[in-house]
Amino acid sequence: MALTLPSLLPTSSAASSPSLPPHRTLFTGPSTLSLNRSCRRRRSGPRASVAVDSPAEAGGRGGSSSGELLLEVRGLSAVIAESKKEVLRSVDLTVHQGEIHAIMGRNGSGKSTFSKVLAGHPQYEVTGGVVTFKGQNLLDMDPEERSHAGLFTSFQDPVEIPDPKLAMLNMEKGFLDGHVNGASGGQKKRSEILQLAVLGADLCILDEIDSGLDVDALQDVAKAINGLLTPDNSILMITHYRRLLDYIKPAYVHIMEDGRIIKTGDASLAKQLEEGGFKAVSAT
Ligand SMILES: Nc1ncnc2c1ncn2[C@@H]1O[C@H](COP(=O)(O)OP(=O)(O)OP(=O)(O)O)[C@@H](O)[C@H]1O
Repeated sequence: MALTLPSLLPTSSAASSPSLPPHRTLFTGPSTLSLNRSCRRRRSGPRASVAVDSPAEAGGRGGSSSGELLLEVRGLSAVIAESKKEVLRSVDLTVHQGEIHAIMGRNGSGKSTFSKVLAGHPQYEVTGGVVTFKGQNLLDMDPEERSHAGLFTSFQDPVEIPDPKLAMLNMEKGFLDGHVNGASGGQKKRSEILQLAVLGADLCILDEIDSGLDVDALQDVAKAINGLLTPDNSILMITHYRRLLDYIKPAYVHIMEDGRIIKTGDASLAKQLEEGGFKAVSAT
């Protein structure tokens, strides 16, 4: 593996911080241990599909020879559990082993919500659709089971580890200060990639991994992620900026708008977006 783990960390001692179970999904809200199953599917029956199929040819990794089917999302719809506001409207997405996908879209278009629903976040309720991960019904798994099955999700605001967790491990309060808790946004992102490196995963969902990173940190993180890629694992990254895609090259770029994927193309779609704005890639 072409990854130098210590280079990802704020300090080398963070490498020995309490590690999470395999593929643990991190939430910024309630502890993963307390997550309930409200994000499981509430009722079945996919709605009409609106997404465009992946292109046959693409420039990035995984574009020409697809591996086994890893993730299949069909007609995924979801509401915010509390308000019942619809946030995902029949999302379709297919990811094979060895592929890199990027999701781009306006602020508030539903990108983070999509990643959270896949991870099983309790703030959302699935109201329709089917999600298969490695041949299993993902929507029937609780968040812990999803992470154990090989789904790693890194969120926009990396989690802080609460003090009670330190007590469980008989560690001094404050051990994590400056390493994880209280670290800068960029340092936390590096720590998250370290977790990814240590834990391994079949599908890594990276939500705005580039936000808050200076140019050197972005290169470090991108290099680390590229070093973790194998023909068997895949990445789904959410980003606003094409610069990330210069370092981690996707085979497929999807545009999300109003809770659905409205367009899929190769990396040239990101260029089109950068040059012409969202109107250049919008559905109409
Ligand atoms: N827990 C929640 N409570 C209330 N509104 C929510 C919640 N989660 C998502 N939303 C709303 O759903 C919509 C989609 O939000 P989401 O964070 O998924 O967008 P995004 O595409 O990731 O945006 P950004 O690019 O700004 O990160 C927004 O209107 C947001 O306000």
